[in-house]
Parts: sequence; structure tokens; C-alpha cells
Amino acid sequence: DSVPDSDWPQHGRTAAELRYSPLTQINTSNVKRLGLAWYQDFDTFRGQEGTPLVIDGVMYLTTNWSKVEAVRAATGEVLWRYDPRVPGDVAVRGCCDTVNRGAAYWKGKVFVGTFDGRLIALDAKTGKLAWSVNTIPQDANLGNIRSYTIDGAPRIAKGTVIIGNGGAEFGVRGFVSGFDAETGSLKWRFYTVPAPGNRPDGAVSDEPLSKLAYHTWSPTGAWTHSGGGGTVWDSIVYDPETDLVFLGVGNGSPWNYQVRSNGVGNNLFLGSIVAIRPETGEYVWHFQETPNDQWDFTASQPMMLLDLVINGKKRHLLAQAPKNGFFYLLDARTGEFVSAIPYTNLNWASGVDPKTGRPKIVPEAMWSLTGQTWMGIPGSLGGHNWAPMAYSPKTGYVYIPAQELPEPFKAEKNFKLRSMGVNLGIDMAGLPDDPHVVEAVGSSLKGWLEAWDPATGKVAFTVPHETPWNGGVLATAGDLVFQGLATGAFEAYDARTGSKLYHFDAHSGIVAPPVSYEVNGHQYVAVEVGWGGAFPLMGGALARHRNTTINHSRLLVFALDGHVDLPVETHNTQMPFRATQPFDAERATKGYDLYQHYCLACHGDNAVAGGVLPDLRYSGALEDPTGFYNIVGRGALSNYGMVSFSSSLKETEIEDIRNFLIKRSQGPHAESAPDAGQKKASQ
Ligand SMILES: O=C(O)c1cc(C(=O)O)c2c(n1)C(=O)C(=O)c1cc(C(=O)O)[nH]c1-2
Ligand SMILES: [Ca+2]
Repeated sequence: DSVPDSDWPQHGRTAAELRYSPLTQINTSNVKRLGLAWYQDFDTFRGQEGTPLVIDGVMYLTTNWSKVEAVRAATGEVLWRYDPRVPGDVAVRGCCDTVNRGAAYWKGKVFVGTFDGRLIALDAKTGKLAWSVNTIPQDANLGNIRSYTIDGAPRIAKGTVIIGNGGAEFGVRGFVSGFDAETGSLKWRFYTVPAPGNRPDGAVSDEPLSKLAYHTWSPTGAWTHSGGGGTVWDSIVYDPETDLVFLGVGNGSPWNYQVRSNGVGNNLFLGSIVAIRPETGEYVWHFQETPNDQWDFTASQPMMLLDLVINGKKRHLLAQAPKNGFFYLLDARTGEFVSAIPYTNLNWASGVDPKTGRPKIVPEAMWSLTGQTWMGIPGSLGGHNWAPMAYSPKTGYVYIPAQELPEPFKAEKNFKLRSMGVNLGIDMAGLPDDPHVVEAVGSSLKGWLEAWDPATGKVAFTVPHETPWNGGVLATAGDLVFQGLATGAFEAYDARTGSKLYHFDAHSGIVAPPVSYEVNGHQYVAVEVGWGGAFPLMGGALARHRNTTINHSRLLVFALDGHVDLPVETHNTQMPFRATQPFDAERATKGYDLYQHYCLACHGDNAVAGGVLPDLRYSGALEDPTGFYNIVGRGALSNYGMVSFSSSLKETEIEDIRNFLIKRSQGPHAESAPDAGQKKASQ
């Protein structure tokens, strides 16, 4: 690769996306001298998942709500800012926070996908808009629900900007588009699942869908209305060596396989990696990691390209640790299966067929067919989610931000497609109001950094963390691995042993991956801080278990002998309010069911917020039915992301939810009080 050592010009730094910096100024012998060189406060308190790009001393970063800025990478001086003004009310279309994972850079332009589905190109010098396109076609076979969002980073291949989208938890039909980087004109579209009745789209995917995919779906089933899923919401990798673009295709919609496809068929290309040509979108090969998906087991997780010697043979490989718990190696040119070895505990499959790589799914894991509850490992958040892994060619290890979050899967009794709220076909009952249960389940969750040797398929070492949902990883030639943690630490480990060499208290949960670069002879390490994404939004009391950090979104930039102090957070935005009004127990019970379907995805299981969005048990609006209705029914707070639900919820149902929230406000409170974070932060 011709990438200068000093830069981080692409999402994973190089096309192979190893997230490896060849810089050595900061290394195992001096990392203790690392300190803050500069920082910038962001304007939101939401999750930050961005990978900053650094080209020629200028950093291009994206933050929540798809905002973009350019700063001098050595000093933080702001060169320009661009706010695409994503309407607040589209927040409700997203499963997992209004995050953004980063920009792409090519020939003086910066490309960003916006949460409302646009792809924009900005002049890198001025931040002026060069072009903008709506990536969601209005006239296509897209199903009934159009909850499309974009939070993934675009990729560039041969002058084509490639972008997918998310939304499979609500019910959409996945597709990826390629646009001309100069003009923004559409070059091709590749749909990842067929249209009902095998209707052609007039797209490059028509032939592979018709030949390979359509007959792997039941001709009937909820997918014909919900779109089937298969969103490419994060990983897309272009490999110049094979001239292939690899798409990481997501889960089925609804999750429930019985409901989705009458419990039959592999449902291609769900849970698959699909290889296509960059300029035309032409299909080349696919490999399905998870057939019969009913666990939200996406193949959307970050992919990287590795040249390894396997069984004495040099091979050019695609590597991925998707949600399903197996670490995959595939021949990048042909898609030929090489190996799939568990990198974490898993119980849904007893292994894979050694020839084809097809998982041997245990019958009890097929919860949508058995009607029984299945305690799945991994759960829907995966053994590894979107937080990127890194590879060091010096150690030969892949560093995986791994986790274990078991999850009960049970079919929903009477599935109906809702126009708002999630459509999973799963029983949404969450954790009970029982501190012992919360403690027991919370204690069973795990997170760790795993050094995985892809050549041998063995774990070299692990670094255990306090909680799951930790940050992405950076590896450097200084033999260091950097990672931010859910609990607010930013750490560096010895890349060979995992021993902790550096710790910094960032005061706020980190999920984003660090990057490293050099300006004027100084090496820097930068990371976005801000707790968010799927687990903090939905996880309820579990997301607060052993983790009560206050959310503060920032960019931190470290260098040797940096000496800037980070102000300690002392405030908490949530007032410790308790509703005092009486509530109607029957309404509260109805309200609980509605809450779990319509509100949980953002405000947390059983009305316990995970530290990002408002905890509704403390909402002043609970005291006043009209005020509450103004927000939930009339959209009074839609600019902040709280849309009106009046198209889905009747006024009396909204009042049921208010009764439920009053009940929850009065307790019991299984997790620690919201002001517990204050104590922690000032320690
Ligand atoms: O199926 C989808 O379309 C889709 C989209 C997204 C997204 O756009 O962020 C996530 C997921 N699924 C998902 O399953 C998931 O675990 C997840 C985590 C996150 C996040 O940003 O923390 N996004 C998503
Ligand atoms: Ca998903």
C-alpha cells in the first residue's frame, strides 16, 4: 500500500483495513509518558463511533447526527464544520443511536453518509457541499417500511463511492449503492435480498438474486412485506489486489425465521459476505456465515484482508469475527471456505462442516420453530459487534473487542408488522424488577480484548474488562494495542502479552476505535469519546451494571509528554425526579407491553436508560398527561430526536405508557441511582 506512515487516510487506514499504524515513536518503553495533547468537546451527549481520518496534517472527523469537521491534527484548530441538518425526527428510524462511523476521503473530497439516508461530498479544503444524493430510491421494490438510516462509513473503490444502510430491526430491504465520486451520479445498485415474487429491480443484482437467492426464501411469509432485511450497515472493504468489493450483509427481518420465511430456506444473502466488482456492482461470489438467521447474526462486522501461511501455503484471505462467534477465513479471490473457529463461547452451533463451512445448528437454537425459549450465546449483540478489530503484522495477532451477552430468544405470540417501532417477531419481555435478577444477569455479562492468532486459530491472550461493549482497537508498530472501554478508561497494552502499560481516565464510556498519525515529527493517538450504540440504548439496567459513567462526547488526542488536563465531569443531566402521582395498575401493565415495542429501542429495557438518552422514570413530563401527550403524541421534542408516535399509538395507549412509567418511577430500582455516576466521575 502507498499510504504514508504518518497518515490515516482510509477507514481502516489501508485498503486491507488492518487498523495498524507503522509509527513507533510511542512504544512499549515510553507509553507511560503519554498525555493529552489537546481535546475538543462535541456538541452532543450521544454515542460517538467515528474513525477520524488524517491526511497531510488535517483530521476529518464525523460525530453523532452525521456532523463533519476538519481540524489541524496537531493542534485541534478548527478549519471548517459541516452540519447536514439531519431532521431530529429521523432518530426514531434507527435501532442504535444516531451515530456515525466516519468519512471517506478521495481526491480533495470528503464523503459522508447522513442518518437520513443522504450521501454527501464536501470540498476537503473549504467544507463546502460539492454534491448530495438521496441514496434511498423512492420507486423501488423496498417493502412497506422505509426505516432506512446510514451510520456506516462510505468506502471508495476506483472512483466509486459505496454506501449501504441500516434498518433491518424495523423492516427494510437491504441494498448497497455505488456513486460516481466526482459527480454523485448513481453507477449501480445491488439488492442483498430478493423482491417478493422474484420481481426484478432493473439492478445489477437481478441475476444473482433470481438464480441464487429467490428459491432460498419461502414465496410467502412476513418478508414479503417487511423487506427481509440484509442491510449492509457497516463493513464494506475494497481489495485492490483482487479488484473486489466485499459487502458484510446483515440479519433477517423480522428476526423470527418462522414468521419471516415460514421457517424454510437459507434466505440468501442474509448473514453473508458478498463479493462484487467496484465499477459495475457485478456479483462475483458469496459465502453465507449464518443460514436460517433468527438471532440477528449479521455478517456486517469489520472485515480485514490478511496474507497468511495456512497449512504451508501462502494465502490472500478475508478475515472476519462476525456476531455469530466464529472467526472466519475465506479465500479473498474465490470466497472458498478456509476455516471458522470459535473466538468466543457459542452454543447455537456445534461446529461447521469442514468442507463447506456451513454451521451445524443445534435444533434447540431454532427458537422460532420450537416455540421454546432459547438462551443464546452469543445473543443478538454478538460475540463481537461493529467495534473494529486490529491486526499487527509484527505479532501476527488480530485484536478483537470480544464480549459475551447471552440473550433469551422466544417467539412473539401474535406478530403483526408495525409501521413504527421494532419488528422482530420476538417476545419483548425484558428483565423483571428484581435487583437479584439484574445482579445475576449483569454479572454473567463479559467483555475482553482478545489476541487471536489467525494462522493457528488459537487465543494468544485475553485482557478481561469489567463490562461488555468496549471500544474498537488500534495496533501500532510500537508493539502497542490501544482500546477505550465502556467504563471510561483509555488504555494501552503490550501487543505481545496484553499487560497493561497505560491507563487514562476519560470520564465517559468509549466505543469508538482509536487512530494514530504523525505531524511535524510527533506521533499522536486520537479517539472519540461518547458512550452509545445498541447496548446502551436498549440494554436497560444491564447497560448500567458496573458502569455508571456520565456521557460526555469529546475527541481526545494524546502524545508523549502531553500535559493538558481533562476537566472532571461533575454534573448529571438527569434530575433525580420521582413521579408521585398514583397510577392505574392495569394501564401500567398494558403500557409495559407498548413501551417494550415502541420505546425500549432508545430508552432502554423496562424504562432503565443505559446512560445515553433520557431515563423516562425521571421525566418531569410524567406529572402531566397533556404535557406527556404533547411529547409522545404531538412531537414537541422532535428536533431532539423524539418523534411523534401518533400514527402508531392511540392517545389512550400513550396514557397507558405514562402509567407504566409512573410505576417504574416509583420503583423498585434495580440498578444504582442515576446520580451514582457523579461519585464515580469525581473519584
Ligand atoms: O440490521 C440492521 O440494519 C442494523 C443496523 C445497525 C446500525 O445501523 O447501526 C445495527 C444493527 N443492525 C445491529 O444489529 C447491531 O447490533 C448494531 C449495533 C450498532 C451500534 O452502532 O452500536 N448498530 C447496529
Ligand atoms: Ca441488526
